[in-house]
Amino acid sequence: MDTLLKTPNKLEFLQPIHEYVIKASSFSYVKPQKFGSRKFCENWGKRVRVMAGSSTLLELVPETKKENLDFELPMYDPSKGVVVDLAVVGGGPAGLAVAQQVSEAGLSVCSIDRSPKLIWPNNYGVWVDEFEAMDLLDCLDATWSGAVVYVDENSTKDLDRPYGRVNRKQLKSKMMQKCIRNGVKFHQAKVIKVIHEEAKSMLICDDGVTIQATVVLDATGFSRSLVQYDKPYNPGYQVAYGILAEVEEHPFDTNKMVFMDWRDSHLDNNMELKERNSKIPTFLYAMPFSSNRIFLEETSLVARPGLRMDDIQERMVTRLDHLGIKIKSIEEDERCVIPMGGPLPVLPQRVVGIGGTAGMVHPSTGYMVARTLAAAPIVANAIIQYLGSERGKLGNELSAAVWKDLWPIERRRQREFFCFGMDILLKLDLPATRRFFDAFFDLEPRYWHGFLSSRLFLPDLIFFGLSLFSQASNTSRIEIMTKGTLPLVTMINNLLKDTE
Ligand SMILES: CC(C)=CCC/C(C)=C/C=C/C(C)=C/C=C/C(C)=C/C=C/C=C(C)/C=C/C=C(C)/C=C/C=C(\C)CCC=C(C)C
Repeated sequence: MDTLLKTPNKLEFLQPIHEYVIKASSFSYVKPQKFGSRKFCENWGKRVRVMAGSSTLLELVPETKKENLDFELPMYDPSKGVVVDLAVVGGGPAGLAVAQQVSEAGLSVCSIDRSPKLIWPNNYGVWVDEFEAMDLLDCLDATWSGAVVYVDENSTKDLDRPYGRVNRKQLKSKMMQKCIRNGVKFHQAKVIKVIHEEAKSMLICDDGVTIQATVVLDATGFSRSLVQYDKPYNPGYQVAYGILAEVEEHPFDTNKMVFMDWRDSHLDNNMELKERNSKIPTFLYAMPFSSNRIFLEETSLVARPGLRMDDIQERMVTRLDHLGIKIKSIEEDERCVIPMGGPLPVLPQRVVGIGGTAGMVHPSTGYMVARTLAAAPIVANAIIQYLGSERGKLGNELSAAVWKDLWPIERRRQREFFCFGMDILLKLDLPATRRFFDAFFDLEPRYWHGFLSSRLFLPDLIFFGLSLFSQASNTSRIEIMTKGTLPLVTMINNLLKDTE
């Protein structure tokens, strides 16, 4: 481990994974890359410190394994100089889903990614109904009939909504196979520049190859390679550290996943840590696969700036110790930093976007996979329709039409409300967070399901807000009013400005 600590590895921006997940390999030197210029997260420029007490657990973390799909990929042939209908930059779920659907309609597609065969390495959870609606149940490798929220030591909420873990190998294989069958060509490189002409664009790759395309889709996640932003970037950050571990035992019911565990009695003997947790709380998220195999993730829901990874790890080690969870071995670990909220990209613009690059992370929860996969047909159908011979649009006109379909006014208003929610969450300490979620999970299922799955739009969101307010305790109402007044005014102003 000593060697590992002394040898800083490179931060891996694995946009294809989840598009909005940044995963660093164990004990890496987390160097701000593109985000650094935007003051991404100051703490991330420091070496991840292994603190006393956590070293035993962290010593079990294996070297990062990279698993590739065993596919023969049809590669793009630059010598032919053809102009493809669509070039998709980034091979995450969003990019592949659009590539698959556009190619299904007979259009030519080139998917450009630095590691096209790499299996997305993060653990993604989704509500089962979200994947069922997209006919993707076969891409879940574990499901729980419900979930539980520990509000504090004395109170829990049972959530009667099945939850599942995405089988990322299966999901990627399924999409890749369809892409291959539909004739998608792959190019393994990084796009460094795009030059636009009236009816086509040229993508210049770092291997010297130029790919010409009628439409360019940026699906590069948080690296936001091609899509332009014109407003200051000021998101909140969800930060999490997770391990998939074999344990001697754990105290959780294997029929339920642990959605949020806000208990803090594990910190009773460490007042400094308790104080820190009280100001900016973290919770445990856990997927118990069996009595001795479990995924455990200590998570900061949202903070600005984001919490330090070593702080999160320290809280996790203390918690697991308190829960009597003894780790026998760790299969994999993950570090996630997810920017939440912040401005939308310039709308419209020539390059089309989807996923993290297009502002599609849920600003109040950090979730995105299900929402992005559900949006892929909207982008794909728009491209198919507007490129189609009858309605033939090209260049800026075509891109503007696709952006309009991706971010119609109702979705922009919905996102504004979610950002309002995030602004409140940013201001809540642990006791206030507990009171807030106590009320949130007492809402009628259609409200909290709809809110978390981006299914509520503005009129319903107003009823949702009022309902949450009426459900909340008096203390929580005062907190919502005091912490929420300014964000509410900001939201109303933004809604009034955005009328088109
Ligand atoms: C990605 C990966 C791989 C990883 C990551 C990590 C993790 C594990 C994560 C997890 C996460 C989670 C679990 C999350 C969750 C979340 C949630 C639940 C959230 C929720 C939220 C909510 C909210 C924000 C709400 C809001 C509300 C409001 C704002 C309201 C208000 C009201 C008022 C003011 C009253 C009046 C009325 C009106 C306005 C109408």
